[in-house]
Amino acid sequence: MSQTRKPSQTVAVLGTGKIGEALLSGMIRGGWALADLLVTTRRQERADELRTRFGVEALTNAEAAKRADTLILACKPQDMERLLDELAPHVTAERLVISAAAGITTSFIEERLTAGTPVIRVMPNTPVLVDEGMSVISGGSHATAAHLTHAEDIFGAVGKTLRVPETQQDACTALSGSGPAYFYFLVEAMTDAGILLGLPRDKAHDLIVQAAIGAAVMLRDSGEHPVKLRENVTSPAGTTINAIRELENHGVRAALIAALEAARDRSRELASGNSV
Ligand SMILES: NC(=O)C1=CN([C@@H]2O[C@H](COP(=O)(O)OP(=O)(O)OC[C@H]3O[C@@H](n4cnc5c(N)ncnc54)[C@H](OP(=O)(O)O)[C@@H]3O)[C@@H](O)[C@H]2O)C=CC1
Ligand SMILES: O=C(O)[C@@H]1CCC=N1
Repeated sequence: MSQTRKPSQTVAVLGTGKIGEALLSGMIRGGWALADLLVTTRRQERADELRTRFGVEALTNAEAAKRADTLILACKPQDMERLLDELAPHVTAERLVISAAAGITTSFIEERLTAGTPVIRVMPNTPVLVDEGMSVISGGSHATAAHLTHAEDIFGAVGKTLRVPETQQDACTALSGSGPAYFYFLVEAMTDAGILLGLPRDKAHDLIVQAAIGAAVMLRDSGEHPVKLRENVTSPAGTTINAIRELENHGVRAALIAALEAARDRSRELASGNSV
């Protein structure tokens, strides 16, 4: 997209790795002026890469904290404490701090920054790269309605947004933040099944990916319940019911429930500083 619009504020992405870069690229596609975007990195070569790829200014965390109105913290949860130590002397309560880190609570961040600093917790997912992300948003103690709207404006550039109470963030991380990985895992496994059934890998891949896209669009647009959509595919004494019986025999439904519960639990652990 080439249109530009003038946001009222400068936004810095601190810890620009996979999610930070995806968000940055989405904001640029969405028309944010490059002059209003800043990034920070831990390594010089990464800073050079981002400058070359996006033409964005890369600086230190302290400089970003002094210059940007909104700071998006996109480092790993395990690196958050160190990043906050670096930022604390420079972040005033006029800044808005948005964290995209799994597990890290708004209170964890508030306790380490100037009293009264507004903090928002967001859980995005990697489809922000193709403007089909979902970003789940919760405000901390000092975040106002205007701050939440500003966060929605930023993350809304790369997909949908949903506000939830922060108590639901660990569950949303399990469902939505990690969610794309489960679908990639299923595609990988189903492509292997295609190989077993004698199809070339590229054809098996294309068939499964198109089935996934078609199913996703129907789930989103048909207004039908997933059970109804599955029943429509499942003919009496047909092929699909044989596959469904095997899925149930192998406990796939129970495995998915247990898997998402494990992801939720890990998100909670990250909040308590259990980093390994
Ligand atoms: N990947 C995903 O699907 C999602 C991730 N998240 C969350 O986003 C965050 C980032 O994840 P992801 O992008 O995958 O991880 P990455 O490791 O790709 O990105 C994190 C980046 O932060 C940099 N970094 C660490 N400490 C500092 C510091 N003090 N100053 C500047 N830069 C620093 C790292 O540098 P270096 O390159 O040197 O390691 C790295 O480039 C995590 O908290 C994760 O929970 C949220 C939703 C989805
Ligand atoms: O696996 C993780 O911890 C991150 C958070 C959600 C998706 N990826």
